[in-house]
Amino acid sequence: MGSAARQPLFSFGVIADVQYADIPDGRSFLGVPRYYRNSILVLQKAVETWNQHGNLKFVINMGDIVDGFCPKDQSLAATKKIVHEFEKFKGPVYHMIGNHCLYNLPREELLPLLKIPGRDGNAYYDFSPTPGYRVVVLDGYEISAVGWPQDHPNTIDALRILEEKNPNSEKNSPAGLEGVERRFVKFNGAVGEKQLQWLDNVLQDATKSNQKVIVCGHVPMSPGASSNEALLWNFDQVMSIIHKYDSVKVCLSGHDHKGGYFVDSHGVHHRSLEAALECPPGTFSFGYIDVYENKLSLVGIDRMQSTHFEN
Ligand SMILES: Nc1ccn([C@@H]2O[C@H](COP(=O)(O)OP(=O)(O)OC[C@H](O)CO)[C@@H](O)[C@H]2O)c(=O)n1
Repeated sequence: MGSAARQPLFSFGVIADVQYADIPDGRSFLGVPRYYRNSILVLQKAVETWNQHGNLKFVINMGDIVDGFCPKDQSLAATKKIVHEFEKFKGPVYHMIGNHCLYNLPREELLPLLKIPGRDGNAYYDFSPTPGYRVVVLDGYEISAVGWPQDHPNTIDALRILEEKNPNSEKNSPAGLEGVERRFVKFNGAVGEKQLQWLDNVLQDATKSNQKVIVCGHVPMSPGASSNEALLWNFDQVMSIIHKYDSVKVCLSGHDHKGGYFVDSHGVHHRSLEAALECPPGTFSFGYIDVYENKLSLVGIDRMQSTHFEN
């Protein structure tokens, strides 16, 4: 193979779960250290590295830019501060909504702040960075007990699902649930019916146009690449749509901070990315993905594991 053939078709930057807050270091519910102030330094290093690379078509942030512990009177300023850091990247930046975004601000404020290009107020969207590729961004909190007004039909649906599937009075707790049933906790959510139909249409169109597809969402869609507690409630419905087509090559997510990788029975690669928030000072977690004709390659920096997705 000549050196020209080894050039990627395009490359793009990735980062997940910055979860910035101007508060002292803490720990997750399970005791994993979280470095709320340091995470902005991880993002700054990422933007500097992406700009130095000089040939990244875009950057995609997997959600949760500000942590739920951010004092509520600082939510707006903290979100703007992180968005501003992302905007130092010399190219387009695509965001998606995570549960921690929704703990801080309502959707009607988040969508314009994050410049989410969904139609009709939706937080799901797709774009084509190059003719042969389509990137799909899902909103895994469309059906969610956080982020909508209490009387919104999506809140009511989410509360009904939680009531049915999770017997705990604290709905963030998976205690007593077994296996993948542990995903029915309040910090996860689901893709709604209309969004499922939209996904099906996008994949049908991509297939007709001979495009390969990268699906992104904050919440992981494969138990092989994630803790059971961090899975999308209806990952099975989403995956049965994805598996109808041969076009989806990789599913990328955040949310499950330790990271994970799995190739499913249909050959779709699932990669949940290691969180920026959990980087001790002086360490980093971000990367970029080189997209080739027949493979994608995640070049991970420091705590983000490099991964080769061969098709
Ligand atoms: N076993 C658990 C885990 C969490 N909680 C409570 O749920 C809220 C959200 O948890 P948090 O860890 O902050 O959510 P992240 O989005 O950062 O991470 C996702 C998962 O940890 C993935 O595994 C918070 O109030 C926790 O205290 C809980 O009650 N029980």
